[in-house]
Amino acid sequence: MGALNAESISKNFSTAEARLEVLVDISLRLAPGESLAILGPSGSGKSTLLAILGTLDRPTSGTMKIGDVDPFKLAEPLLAAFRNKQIGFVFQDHHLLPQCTVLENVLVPFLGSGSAGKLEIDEATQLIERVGLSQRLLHRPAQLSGGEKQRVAIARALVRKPVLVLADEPTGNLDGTTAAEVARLLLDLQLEQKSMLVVVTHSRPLAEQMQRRSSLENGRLVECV
Ligand SMILES: Nc1ncnc2c1ncn2[C@@H]1O[C@H](COP(=O)(O)OP(=O)(O)OP(=O)(O)O)[C@@H](O)[C@H]1O
Repeated sequence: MGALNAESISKNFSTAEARLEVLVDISLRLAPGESLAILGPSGSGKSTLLAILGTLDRPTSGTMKIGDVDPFKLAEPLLAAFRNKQIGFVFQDHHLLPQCTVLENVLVPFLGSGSAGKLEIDEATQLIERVGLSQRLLHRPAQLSGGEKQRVAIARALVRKPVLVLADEPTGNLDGTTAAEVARLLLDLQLEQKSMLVVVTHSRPLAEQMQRRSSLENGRLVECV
């Protein structure tokens, strides 16, 4: 199981008018089993940082390793395969496929590496049971509540036991009680799988549930004490 090691990550966006320095010299280390909340005002670069950690965007400068792998040195097809296996994403909006059942949605990460066989279906089914939706295997997203949809999204993110789980406001659309339950589930599963979890959020209660908290301020990541 690998750690996350990001060194001196900077990200600039150049527009016609200006060069925007969104992330400045950010270094971040996470060990397997660790969880980190990233707080910060709107526009401070939280989603930009999450996109880089998720290998969906590249830093302007700096290096990153996930385990022994420098993902930015991989050619695009290998990078896509690496991301699909090793990184799980949970978004504020569940991003489930509306025409697919709960089981089919949770099987999606396996499809990039060929078809899902009995082993994969068994794993997905077990995880769906673990998130409390064993009676809902063949239901479609429209038949589920907001909290249930997020549970499916969490099962989909974790089904291949990724080393890194990235969540952008995963409870942002949920009421307080449901948000706390979904956050607990995400943390419990992350600990069981000993993956690393980075959660971007404006929610103090959610951030308090993580082991560590940092804040993005003027492009720099400041550890909260
Ligand atoms: N592709 C892009 N081109 C130019 N500027 C961008 C681009 N993507 C993001 N930005 C700018 O970078 C800054 C940080 O954006 P980002 O979405 O990372 O902030 P955030 O902290 O996630 O905000 P929020 O909490 O509102 O979601 C913003 O000023 C945004 O306008």
